[in-house]
Amino acid sequence: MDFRIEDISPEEISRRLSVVEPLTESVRRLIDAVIRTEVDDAELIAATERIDQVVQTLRSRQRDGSFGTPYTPTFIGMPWGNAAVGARNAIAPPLQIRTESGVAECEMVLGAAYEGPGGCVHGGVAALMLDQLVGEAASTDGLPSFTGTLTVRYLRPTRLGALSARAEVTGREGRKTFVHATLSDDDGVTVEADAIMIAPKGFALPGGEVLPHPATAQEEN
Ligand SMILES: CCCCC/C=C\C/C=C\C/C=C\C/C=C\CCCC(=O)SCCNC(=O)CCNC(=O)[C@H](O)C(C)(C)COP(=O)(O)OP(=O)(O)OC[C@H]1O[C@@H](n2cnc3c(N)ncnc32)[C@H](O)[C@@H]1OP(=O)(O)O
Repeated sequence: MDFRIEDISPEEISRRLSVVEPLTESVRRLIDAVIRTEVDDAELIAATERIDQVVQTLRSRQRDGSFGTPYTPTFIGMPWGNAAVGARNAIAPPLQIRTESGVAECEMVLGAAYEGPGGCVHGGVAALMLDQLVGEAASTDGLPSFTGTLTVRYLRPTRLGALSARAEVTGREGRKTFVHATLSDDDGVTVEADAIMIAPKGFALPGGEVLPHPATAQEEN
């Protein structure tokens, strides 16, 4: 996994975001426009050429592989390629997640790019958003956790449009954190999920116990 450290200030993070977020929003508008446009074939072909030119420009200087999640030395994460919240990732639903101890919440407006059954949210997109939320809720108290098991129940179809989601820690047992999450529309919950999140070996538990680091865990086990 890519845990590179990048020594930049919060001001520099804000400056970089102020440049890339409008670009990502522009690409989101492009995705939506491509799905819903009714222009004729000649215009579609011309648009393809123009978009390919932009791609060529962006590719003139490009990193190898994915963006990864760089951290500042004070552990501010920059998961800007992340599929659910990445500031540079136009396929990410535009999630702005708020967290407090054991809780993660957000509101979102999902358009045509997130469709599964006609007019409704794709089940995989619902699971993606809830996976991110349970990860963030479980990690709020300084113990970053991976999703071990995510059980999703689709209670009724989720219409595209304005939605909200919430995840809350319901218990902790050693390295395991249990989280319950919901996705809701104006009429109530449409999808609910339960997750077992696992803190990788090598991180401190909220109580202060330090777990062996992944690099040495095998020798110690
Ligand atoms: C610069 C520092 C940066 C630090 C960052 C570190 C980590 C980053 C993590 C999170 C970042 C923070 C926020 C993230 C926000 C959103 C993320 C979205 C969530 C995701 O998108 S994340 C991707 C999908 N996720 C995976 O890619 C996991 C792949 N997998 C593994 O990496 C291992 O499989 C792992 C670690 C899960 C377990 O490995 P392990 O070796 O630690 O487990 P071990 O055998 O020791 O078991 C210990 C106890 O967990 C139980 N247990 C084990 N596995 C279980 C499972 N699957 N389900 C339920 N319970 C399970 C056992 O039954 C035992 O329980 P008991 O103690 O009671 O016996």
